[in-house]
Amino acid sequence: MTLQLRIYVPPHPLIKHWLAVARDAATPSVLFRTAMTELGRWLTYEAAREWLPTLETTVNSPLASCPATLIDPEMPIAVVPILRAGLGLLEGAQTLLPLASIYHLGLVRNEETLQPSCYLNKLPEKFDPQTRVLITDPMLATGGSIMAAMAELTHRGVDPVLTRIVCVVAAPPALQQLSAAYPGLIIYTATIDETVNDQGYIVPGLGDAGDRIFGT
Ligand SMILES: O=P(O)(O)OC[C@H]1O[C@H](OP(=O)(O)OP(=O)(O)O)[C@H](O)[C@@H]1O
Ligand SMILES: O=c1cc[nH]c(=O)[nH]1
Ligand SMILES: [Mg+2]
Repeated sequence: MTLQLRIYVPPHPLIKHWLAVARDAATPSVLFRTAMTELGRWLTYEAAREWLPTLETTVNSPLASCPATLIDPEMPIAVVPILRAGLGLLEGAQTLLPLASIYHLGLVRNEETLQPSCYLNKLPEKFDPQTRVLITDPMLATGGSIMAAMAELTHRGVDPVLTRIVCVVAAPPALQQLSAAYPGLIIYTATIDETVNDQGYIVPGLGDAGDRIFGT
């Protein structure tokens, strides 16, 4: 089977609603943060469907024993928020993945060159190769930041096939690079927008996600 990058845009009214709130320039920071939390929650819910490891067992109900499926607590799960903006999606993701380890990765783009640089790396030296990794970053624009994050992760033993990216707005330059480098990867996004402008902003997008989350 040939692997291909897959991009899911779940057609869910709650995802559409919170995307609209996030896009609106009149939305204040406090509500923008709520929108990010809710998008993190619902997109992670969608991403978890065929990704969370389960085990088959038997439980005794008050009336009889019956077959049951549980989340496998032995399988490592990691969430990697790309700071700062990826923190906005973390709370919603974490409520659904309470056992996940959180590894922060701080990346910031140079405003002129648009090249990302890393100022915080809390990744372990090596991941267990079975680790399911969920990356949170609301914006995939030129692709520089997500490609840098994927390079750091795969270098440490992460399998792209077990990796999911939860974002809010994805743009073609980022998707093309991810597709060429990581054909087994799966992305969950609220929307795919067509354009990245000369300043590296997605249009229509939602502006600077980090600044809007933190009111800076
Ligand atoms: O695809 P790219 O062109 O690399 O752009 C996407 C990156 O830009 C934003 O981060 P930013 O550098 O603004 O940092 P911040 O989250 O701290 O605001 C965003 O959160 C992504 O990480
Ligand atoms: O539109 C964009 C592009 C990159 N980062 C953002 O926060 N917004
Ligand atoms: Mg920013």
